[in-house]
Amino acid sequence: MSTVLSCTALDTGYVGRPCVRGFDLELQAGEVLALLGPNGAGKTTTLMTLAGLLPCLGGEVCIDGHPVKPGHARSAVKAGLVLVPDDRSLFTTLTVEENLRLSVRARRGWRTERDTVLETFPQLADRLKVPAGALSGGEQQMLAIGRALVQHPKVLLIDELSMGLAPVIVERLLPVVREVADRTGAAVVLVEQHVQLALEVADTAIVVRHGQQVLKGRAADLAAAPELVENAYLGEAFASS
Ligand SMILES: Nc1ncnc2c1ncn2[C@@H]1O[C@H](COP(=O)(O)OP(=O)(O)OP(=O)(O)O)[C@@H](O)[C@H]1O
Repeated sequence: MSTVLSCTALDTGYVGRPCVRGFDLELQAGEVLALLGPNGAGKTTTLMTLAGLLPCLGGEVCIDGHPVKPGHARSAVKAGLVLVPDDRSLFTTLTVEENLRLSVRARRGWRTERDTVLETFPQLADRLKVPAGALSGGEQQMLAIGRALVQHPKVLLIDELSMGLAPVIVERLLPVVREVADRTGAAVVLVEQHVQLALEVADTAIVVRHGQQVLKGRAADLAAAPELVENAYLGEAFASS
C-alpha cells in the first residue's frame, strides 16, 4: 500500500484566522475516509484546503509524497486531486454529455470514458442529451461524480454527497463511492452527515469538532460503537486509536 494523500499539523481558516488546527491525515490508495462532525466543525474548510482552494496557515499537504503548493488549486489538480463540491458545480445549461466531455482531459477516447461513467451510473444513459439543470438531485450527483471519474483522480474529495437527497438515494450512491475506490484505487475523503451510512462504506473515519480531531479510527470499530461517535459530536469523549 502506498500513501497517496497526507497532511500533517494542518492549520487552516479564513482571513488568516485558523478554524481548523493540527489536522493530520494519511490515506492509502483505494482507502475511503469518512470525515465526520457537527455543523461548523471545519469539514468543508479542511476539504477546500486539501484541494488548494484555501491557503494552509500551518503544516502541509502532500500527494504521492510531494508537497502541494499551498492555496494553489492548479498544483493539487495536476497532482491528481479532484473535488466534488457540495453544490456539485455543474454547468446547468449544458447537457450531461457536454458536462462529461468538458472534463475529459485527453481528446481521444472520450466515448470510452463516457461509457465507463454509464457503467457506473446506468441511469444517466438516457439522460445524456438533457441539460444538467433539468436532472433530479440524485442524477446531478451521479453526474458530478461521473465528471470527477473521467479525470481519473488519485485523490477524490466528496463534500456532502447526500446534500438535498432522499435517504434512499444516498443509500444507493454511497456504495458506488466504495466501488469506485476499489476499482480505480482512488483515495477518497468523504464528508458526510449520514454517519452510519458513511461508516458502512468507509475504511477509516475522523470526527472533527470545533476544528479539532476528536475521534479517529477504523470505520468498522466506530460503527460498532455509536455512543463514542455521538459523544465525539457532543464533545464528551476525546478518544483516538
Ligand atoms: N467563507 C468563510 N469565511 C469565514 N468563515 C467561514 C467561511 N466559511 C466557513 N466559515 C467558518 O468556518 C468554520 C468551519 O466551517 P465549515 O463550513 O468548514 O464547517 P463544516 O464542518 O463543513 O460544516 P457543515 O457541516 O455545516 O457544512 C465555521 O465556524 C464557519 O462559520
